[in-house]
Amino acid sequence: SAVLPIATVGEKILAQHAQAVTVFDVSIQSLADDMLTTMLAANGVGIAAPQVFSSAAMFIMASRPNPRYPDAPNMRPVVVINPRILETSTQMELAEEGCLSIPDQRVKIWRHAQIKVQYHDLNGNLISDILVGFVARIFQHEFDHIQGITLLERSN
Ligand SMILES: O=C(O)C[C@@H](Cc1ccccc1)C(=O)SCC(=O)c1ccccc1
Ligand SMILES: [Zn+2]
Repeated sequence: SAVLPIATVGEKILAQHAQAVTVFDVSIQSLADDMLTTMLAANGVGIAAPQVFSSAAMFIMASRPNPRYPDAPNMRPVVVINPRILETSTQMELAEEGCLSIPDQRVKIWRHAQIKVQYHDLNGNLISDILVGFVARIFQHEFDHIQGITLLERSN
């Protein structure tokens, strides 16, 4: 597994819509492995394929407690492929987010408190889940990356 270069703001790939994954083969598995290695090296709690210059609709979420979110759950990294947000709560929460592609910036962002999501895992199985709190926040942040949206387009 390799630490890949991370695209920073201004790179056009960050503003592009990622492409759906249709073949769940070894190349997708090795990309996921490199994304995980890269995320861990950058001390992130998530990373999306466009951030490592790949236009695949895929990201990793890996919540862990941290100074900003001390009650965040400690979770094993989850590989999310072809993500969909099926339902969103009306209730919103405001919190600070960082972005590996926008170094040294913290932006307060409104996010849905709860979301119903659907995605494929690395084996191509369809997963449905309801996410709340910090994990829901990470999913929405990474989902934005798949749509070509960063914190800079969301900050208010
Ligand atoms: O740029 C990314 O997608 C990774 C990003 C994920 C994220 C952080 C905070 C809220 C939502 C999504 C990061 O991991 S930023 C850097 C970081 O290590 C961090 C930032 C805030 C809290 C915990 C970690
Ligand atoms: Zn980001």
